[in-house]
Amino acid sequence: MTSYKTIKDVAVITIENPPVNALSLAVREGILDGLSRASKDDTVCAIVIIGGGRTFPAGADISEFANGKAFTKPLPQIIEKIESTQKPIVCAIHGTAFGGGLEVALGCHYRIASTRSKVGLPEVNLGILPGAGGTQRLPRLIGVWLAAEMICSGKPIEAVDADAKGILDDLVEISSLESVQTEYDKLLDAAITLALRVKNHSLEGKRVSQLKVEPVSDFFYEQLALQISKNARGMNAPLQALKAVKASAMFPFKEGMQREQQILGRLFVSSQAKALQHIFFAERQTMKIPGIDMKKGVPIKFVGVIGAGMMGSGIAINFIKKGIPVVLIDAEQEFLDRGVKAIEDYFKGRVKKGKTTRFLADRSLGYLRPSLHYEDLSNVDLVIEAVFENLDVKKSVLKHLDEICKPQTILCTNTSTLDIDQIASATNRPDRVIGTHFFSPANVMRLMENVAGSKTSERTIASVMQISKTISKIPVLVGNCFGFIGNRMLFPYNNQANALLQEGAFPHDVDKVLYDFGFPMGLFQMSDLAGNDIGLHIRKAQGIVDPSQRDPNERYVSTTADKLCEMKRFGVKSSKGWYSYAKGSRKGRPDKEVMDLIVENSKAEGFVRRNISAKEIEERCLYALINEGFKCLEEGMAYKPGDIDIIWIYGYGFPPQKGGPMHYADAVGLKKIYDSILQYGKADPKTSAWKPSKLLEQLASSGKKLAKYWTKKLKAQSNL
Ligand SMILES: CCCCCCCCCCCCC[C@H](O)CC(=O)SCCNC(=O)CCNC(=O)[C@H](O)C(C)(C)COP(=O)(O)OP(=O)(O)OC[C@H]1O[C@@H](n2cnc3c(N)ncnc32)[C@H](O)[C@@H]1OP(=O)(O)O
Ligand SMILES: NC(=O)c1ccc[n+]([C@@H]2O[C@H](COP(=O)([O-])OP(=O)(O)OC[C@H]3O[C@@H](n4cnc5c(N)ncnc54)[C@H](O)[C@@H]3O)[C@@H](O)[C@H]2O)c1
Repeated sequence: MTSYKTIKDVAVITIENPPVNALSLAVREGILDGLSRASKDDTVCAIVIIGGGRTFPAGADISEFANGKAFTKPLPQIIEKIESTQKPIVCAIHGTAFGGGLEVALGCHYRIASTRSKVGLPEVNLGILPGAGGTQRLPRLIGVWLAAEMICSGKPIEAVDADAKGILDDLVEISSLESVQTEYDKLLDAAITLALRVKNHSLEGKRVSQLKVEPVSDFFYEQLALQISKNARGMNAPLQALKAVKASAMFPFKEGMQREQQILGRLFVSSQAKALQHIFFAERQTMKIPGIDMKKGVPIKFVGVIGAGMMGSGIAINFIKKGIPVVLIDAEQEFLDRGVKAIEDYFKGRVKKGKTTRFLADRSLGYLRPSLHYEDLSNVDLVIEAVFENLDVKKSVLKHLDEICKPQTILCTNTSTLDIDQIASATNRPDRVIGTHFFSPANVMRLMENVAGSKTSERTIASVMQISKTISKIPVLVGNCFGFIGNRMLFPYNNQANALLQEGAFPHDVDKVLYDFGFPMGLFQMSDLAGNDIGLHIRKAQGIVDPSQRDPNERYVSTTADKLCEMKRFGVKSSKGWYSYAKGSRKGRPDKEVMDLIVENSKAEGFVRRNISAKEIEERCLYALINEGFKCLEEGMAYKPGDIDIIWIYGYGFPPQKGGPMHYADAVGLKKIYDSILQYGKADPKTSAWKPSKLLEQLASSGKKLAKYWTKKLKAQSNL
């Protein structure tokens, strides 16, 4: 986990724990051992600590938080040992010196870094704080203002910025073209040169814990706390981290450390920390799918996109930004031009905001080739259709592509509701057909539901999962069912919200509860933003808008939603929907016309309106959502509970500090949820969404947790 060598009388401790050199117990032991050897060896005049491979440690080993290993030879003690060593220690940073990695660096006497590297303290994203002295040393080194900003936001910064802030002593210039090995060699060389230069210098002023902190006024803390409450609404860790930073300015180092550790202890066991750490791993687990070998994927170097509308143009941006050439096709010149303009405007906007340079924007645009001719797709490796949501149109597009594209080309559909198998049946290569469900705006939203049809091959799945990663998406493989996972779960959730209106609630009552739960907005606000006509379109396709075609045994909850569309209350785009909006504003106000309509419909549909508690609103919306999630798992449409959590966090704004619907279900208790579902179902027998999932029933009665049960199940499957 670490290696030790001497170069020109400088001891070099190299941390070797790929892929990110996390500071696991064996690494901590290795550092201690290296320090001890170097201290005892009289020929050694100074020490360098460096990360092997691609990076300086990216932090403590997060997997040690749950198993308790983090408490053996804890990192704060190791850093204390580093700092108190009598020989100068130079830390050499490349890659990502994050969390505990940066804290190790702060314990060293000198810090140099490659210009390509980044440093940061992202612990708040895991529901904790920099707990190895970061909250006490960083303010001492760069002042409370800058340190609090870095610690409370969790955002990493570039080495050049870190140098300007005073975190680093020197930078080692490395160009973007140089290999990681060259970067490492140059960095080590520079670190040894520095170590030899300072070998006889006094360490006075070089131990950061001994530096003084300039106090700042309470006004500063108040302002930052306000900002945090707005930007990280519902998150505990950033405000707690601010308290620890404040302690650095109020107390001597030792006492400040005690405060930091006390706060860390409380955060460590919090439900938010568990939820956020679950999300960290779940996000990385989406690529691990039983039975799919990701190495079987084929490289995708040339892409086609059909349909230059809202989705097609956004999809194309993802690829050209990464230097992957795209042929963008539309049926009409006018629509093609509109799509190209949208893409150009996107890059212009980025240049204007300083997010990219004109040169890089032009380079990306150079990868775009607009065309009206399908023949230009003959050589692409993968093509994504984003034409109108109509089965016949999509089938004819796929049939045409099957005839034109080379036999190996993967054909993807961006449908949000149609059956992948039916679309694939139009081709002679159903094994190479797959759904790639991008979320809108496709160039912004990171989630992708990749939908495997019954004949989609392992190679197709692996190729599409990999290219999704290449374009910086978070891909989740899902099964082929109506609405896939995200929208399928949205139906019962939305259904309960509308049912609550029939029984006595108003849109702002439901939305407030969901907002307070942690969603960025409630369901009715979301519907107004997306356009209420979308829901109507789906209900029409399901044949449930016409009362004579409905199943009399299924409760219909959307009368008001249907009428809103008749009244042209489509939402924000028409300045009125469930709420009314001032021109150009997205902030809705409750509208008397809508409230009167809701009351009128309740009466007409035979409901006696009543006061509905926030608890009931929350439970009914969320438990209906969770029940559907369990059904997706038991039917094999979702492969892991964590996949569902990722879909709901990245696609629908489920609060990450609650870990996603399935993690939240375990936290609430499956028996409680199951019993409530039975109760709500008894009161509302005509809502099929209240039929409890068999899997939920089984786990609730056996007292098991979903996460544990599923991990065991997957392990058993992989051992078969
Ligand atoms: C006397 C006092 C007594 C008191 C006792 C106190 C005891 C407790 C002490 C605790 C001290 C806390 C110390 C510290 O403040 C806490 C931390 O450092 S928390 C960690 C902070 N770091 C991060 O959050 C960084 C996380 N990682 C990343 O952001 C990214 O991985 C990356 C580094 C930017 C690299 O990105 P990619 O190249 O895309 O690679 P992946 O993300 O896919 O990761 C690859 C692989 O590595 C695994 N991994 C990444 N980081 C960690 C980690 N920190 N720990 C464990 N594992 C990690 C990741 O899961 C992937 O695994 P795979 O999926 O391939 O299995
Ligand atoms: N809009 C969303 O929020 C969203 C989200 C996810 C998925 N989707 C899906 O993405 C697809 C596209 O949606 P959109 O909102 O971009 O639609 P859109 O109407 O904005 O764009 C469709 C484009 O396809 C073009 N087109 C139609 N038939 C064509 C053909 N045969 N050949 C070439 N071009 C053709 C049209 O001219 C138009 O420019 C739909 O399947 C939709 O369900 C949409």
